[in-house]
Amino acid sequence: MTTLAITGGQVLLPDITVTRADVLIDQDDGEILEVGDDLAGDADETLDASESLVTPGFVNGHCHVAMTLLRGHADDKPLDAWLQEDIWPVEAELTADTVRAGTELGVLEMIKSGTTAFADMYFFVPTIAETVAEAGLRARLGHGVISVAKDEEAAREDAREGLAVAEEVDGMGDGRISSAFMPHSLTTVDGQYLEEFVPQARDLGVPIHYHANETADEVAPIVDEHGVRPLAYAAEKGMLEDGDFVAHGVHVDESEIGLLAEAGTSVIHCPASNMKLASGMAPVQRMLEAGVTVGIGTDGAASNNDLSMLDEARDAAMIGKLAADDASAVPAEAVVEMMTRGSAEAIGVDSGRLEAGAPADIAVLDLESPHLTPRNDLVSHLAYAAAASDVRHTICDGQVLMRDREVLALDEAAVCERATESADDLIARAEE
Ligand SMILES: CSC[C@H]1O[C@@H](n2cnc3c(O)ncnc32)[C@H](O)[C@@H]1O
Ligand SMILES: [Zn+2]
Repeated sequence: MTTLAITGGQVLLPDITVTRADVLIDQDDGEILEVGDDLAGDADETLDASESLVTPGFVNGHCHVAMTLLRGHADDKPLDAWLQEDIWPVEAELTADTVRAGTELGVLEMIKSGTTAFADMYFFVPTIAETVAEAGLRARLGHGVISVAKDEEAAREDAREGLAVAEEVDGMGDGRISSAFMPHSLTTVDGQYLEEFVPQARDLGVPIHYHANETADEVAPIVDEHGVRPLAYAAEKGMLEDGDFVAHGVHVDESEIGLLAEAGTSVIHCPASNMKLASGMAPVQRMLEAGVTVGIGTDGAASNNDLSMLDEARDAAMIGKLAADDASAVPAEAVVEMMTRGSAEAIGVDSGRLEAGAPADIAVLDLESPHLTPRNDLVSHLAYAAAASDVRHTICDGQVLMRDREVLALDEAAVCERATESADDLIARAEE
């Protein structure tokens, strides 16, 4: 057995309290052996965590990782106009190579900001899976299925690809990669395809993930056409089951919150994207009170515009209070729970907690800086004050992905250069 000890740190425990402890890891099976005192002597290798906070790696519950290429390409528009006028025309020009370049950039950014697992919906998913596997992260991946503006054969082919990809990538990266069937949303995939393909996804045993109740404009046509709220419609289509997870959940009413809680379907809250596209304020405190599992996601870098879960945590706390008109709503402890264990449970990955037997997915944050001084409350600092640049080590599945701010599996300069070239080329082709 090869062991790694993270020594001398303040450790965030599963009950969201912090204690002084070491963490001993079995690197062969990627699990935490022990959280306790004086474990350095037993280890083959050590990582220094003095003056640092040792937390579960952050879990980004909803992303489109290769959209890093479109960061800053189109800002300051609402969802529909943004997608139709700016994003979809560029995405029509994507190739496997451009998606690889964007994914490399995205996973680099995630490792540097302490994220160890994420859920992703996009195109060219086998390429994304290869890149994630090489980088060493954990992910649940799926092909985003869309039927609008396609003829029947093309729409069915896209849904078939969604199923085939879910089968193909499941288990890649030594089991760190899992999959889901991912219809883009309830308005961009016609009901007939949901009826045909969701049962096939159930046969494969994969969860369903989709954008839901993101904007008011998306709710109204479903109510008009089907006479029920979107999540009641999703339930009719078999898309609201235990293990399924929806992105956004902004415009959900009390009846829909009840449906989510009853079904065991989780919500991934994307506060930055919801603010930037002016989609609205999700009733996060209400969902938590009703027993809905809520995780946090960045959405793509074109609507955020970064992939830092620490930024997202602060946004979640701030907008959660505004939405509830209550400063005590969505407190620091709830945010920290959502960005770790909540997201992990929502997307169905075994991660998000530091205890013996748990996967060794860990972020270590440097506390020695003015914006984290004094150290009155480290849970508060994690939710409100810490930044991506504070992350000094990132470990996933027991392997060190970043040591003292140096990412080991990726050449940072080369990744940034390839991404810049790919983005320039992609946008130029779209403008031809
Ligand atoms: C079909 S792959 C995923 C698809 O989703 C688009 N997308 C990015 N952000 C959002 C969002 O906030 N709501 C809906 N769709 C979004 C992305 O550009 C891809 O086309
Ligand atoms: Zn999204």
